[in-house]
Amino acid sequence: MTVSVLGAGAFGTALAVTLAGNGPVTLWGRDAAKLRTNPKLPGVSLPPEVKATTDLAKATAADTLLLALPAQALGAFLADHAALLDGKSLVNTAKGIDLTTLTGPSELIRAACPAATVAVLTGPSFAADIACGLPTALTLACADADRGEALQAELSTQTLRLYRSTDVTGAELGGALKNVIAIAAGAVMGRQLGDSARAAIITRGFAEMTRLATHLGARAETLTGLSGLGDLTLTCTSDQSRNYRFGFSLGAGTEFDSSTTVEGAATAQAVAALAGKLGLDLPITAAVAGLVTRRVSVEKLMQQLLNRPLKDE
Ligand SMILES: NC(=O)C1=CN([C@@H]2O[C@H](COP(=O)(O)OP(=O)(O)OC[C@H]3O[C@@H](n4cnc5c(N)ncnc54)[C@H](O)[C@@H]3O)[C@@H](O)[C@H]2O)C=CC1
Ligand SMILES: O=C(CO)COP(=O)(O)O
Repeated sequence: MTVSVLGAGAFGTALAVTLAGNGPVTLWGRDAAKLRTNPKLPGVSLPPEVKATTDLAKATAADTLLLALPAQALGAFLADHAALLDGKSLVNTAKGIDLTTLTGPSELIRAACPAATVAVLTGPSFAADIACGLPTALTLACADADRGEALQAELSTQTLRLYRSTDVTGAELGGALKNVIAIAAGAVMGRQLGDSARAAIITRGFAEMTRLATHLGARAETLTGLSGLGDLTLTCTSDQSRNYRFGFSLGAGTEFDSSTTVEGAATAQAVAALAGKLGLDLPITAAVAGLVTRRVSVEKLMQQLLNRPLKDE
């Protein structure tokens, strides 16, 4: 089996570097000048087993294609290149909900590439950690258990340990929704509201993640695994996280580089809209959607959250 990574940002590059330990791997990016080094991965260079290319036809000749593009770019990419992608094993790594369709990446893939095998690779992992060979454990979810087992073997490396699941919905929602909660956690810390408030946001945020995901057919236990609670914990507590840092800047009132990929910003708006359609109460997500669109201040949001009717846990 042959593997290509499509998308040469921080995460795609890191995945190619670790997969090179298993044998040849192709890394596709649209910009030749940015293919061999990534400023977000200082000191990391591509090993000789990684063939870097801007030729998508060449890259998509592989059997397994890892999609490492931002979630909001995925729909157009799939539509533009469906003929090259359909029929392959497509392993999504983007963590977000599409703002146009209010669906996750696996649904976008199924719609554009009906003959593809859909899988998701997700969980707690910073690109720099993977690229530097630090130990990492992720979830590989595929509804086809046999194909999932084959992908697990193909994509595990000496330092990247993959656990298997058949719950694609649960795994991908965990990854998408934790980014929204990480913005809230960052805002709380940026506004100096304290570690206790952050713990409350993480816990009640997890309740929201579980409420939406199970409503959409996910298994609750998937949310307690690496792809849900594992990634939520990492992202809400590390200033390596871009979502956390973005939230921190909103809380502190400081500048933030708008070219940074912050998946939780669009995803908060998508999930708030989806929750409205489904009649679900997701107050932290609604607060983050208000915050990222600058409609409401952190103080006002905290007041709103604290003044909600008292309820059972
Ligand atoms: N960086 C990290 O630590 C991790 C990132 N992820 C996920 O991976 C996804 C990608 O994130 P990063 O690589 O970190 O972002 P990044 O900002 O480092 O790179 C994004 C890459 O996508 C490319 N791109 C954007 N639109 C494109 C299009 N239409 N066609 C082709 N290429 C396009 C950009 O040129 C850039 O190379 C996100 O969904 C993120 O949540 C998941 C786990 C860890
Ligand atoms: O998904 C990640 C860690 O698992 C990366 O998080 P950020 O996109 O917030 O940096």
